[in-house]
Amino acid sequence: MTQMPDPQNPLRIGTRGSALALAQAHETRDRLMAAHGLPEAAFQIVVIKTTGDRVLDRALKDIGGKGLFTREIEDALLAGDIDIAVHSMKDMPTLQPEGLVIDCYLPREDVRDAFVSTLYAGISELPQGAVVGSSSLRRRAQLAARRPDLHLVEFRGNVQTRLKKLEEGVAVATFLAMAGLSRLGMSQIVRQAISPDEMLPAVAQGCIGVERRAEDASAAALLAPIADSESGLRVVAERAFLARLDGSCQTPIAGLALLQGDRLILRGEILRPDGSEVIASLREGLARDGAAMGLDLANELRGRAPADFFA
Ligand SMILES: NCc1[nH]cc(CCC(=O)O)c1CC(=O)O
Repeated sequence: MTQMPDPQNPLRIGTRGSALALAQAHETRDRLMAAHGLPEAAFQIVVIKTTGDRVLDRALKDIGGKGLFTREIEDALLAGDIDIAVHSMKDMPTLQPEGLVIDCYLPREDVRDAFVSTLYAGISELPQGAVVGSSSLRRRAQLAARRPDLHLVEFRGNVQTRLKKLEEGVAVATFLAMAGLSRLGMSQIVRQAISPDEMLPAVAQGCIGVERRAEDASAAALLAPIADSESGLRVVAERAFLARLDGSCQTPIAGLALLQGDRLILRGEILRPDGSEVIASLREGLARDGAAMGLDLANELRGRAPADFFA
């Protein structure tokens, strides 16, 4: 029997405290309320501060990369201090700790990157040598590949911090995920939505995943009706691709799966950080074979990469 949460015994939803993380936790809660006819009081949002939230003055790749935004939340889940955890799948390590699983993916938001600038309408409008802010290894490499003349500067912090830096003139443009802006109700600041053909998004961009304890049958049953199977098929393929490449988080990697009926098309790309080399390819096959396609695509890219590529 599924233990239904109620106001006396609410389901504790763990999340980071950023505006985006909270919006994602609220979206998850709202979907659970609708799916089960439960009141808001049957849920409790538990905010957990992570190392990645604390350290703002250094580039992520210098302080240990991805797990930084998730470790404390996963510890709370394992300790039983929360019942489920809501994540941006883009920020999740490809492997979950022993005892935890993610098998609930919400319907995916817009996967594209957004060009944001108060001065210019799009990438091609940027003048020669313009200063562009981004802390994303992938976006920096993709931009450098296309526009080697641009000056890229480190740009960390949440959306509000980055917009403030634009106002202060630290850079004339930046890139953010369309999904995050949409969830924050800030889509109006987007000057250009960039087609995946021009800038292949990060693996799992725009996808919210819900993590739980593997043996927690109650949580599994609660989450099942809000899980989006198409989202799951796509993200599983993309993350299998990433997992096979992720020796270090110093290599710019992009990947995107699209579904056409029962078929899945997976595109992947690896770049040198300075954009001087881009290696890309794709696979097409049955959607249920996505994980194998991801692995196979990664093997091809690895095989084509020069020996020093992942250095
Ligand atoms: N790395 C931070 C991060 N993680 C997820 C999103 C956006 C939402 C998403 O892609 O699901 C963002 C911000 C951004 O890239 O603009």
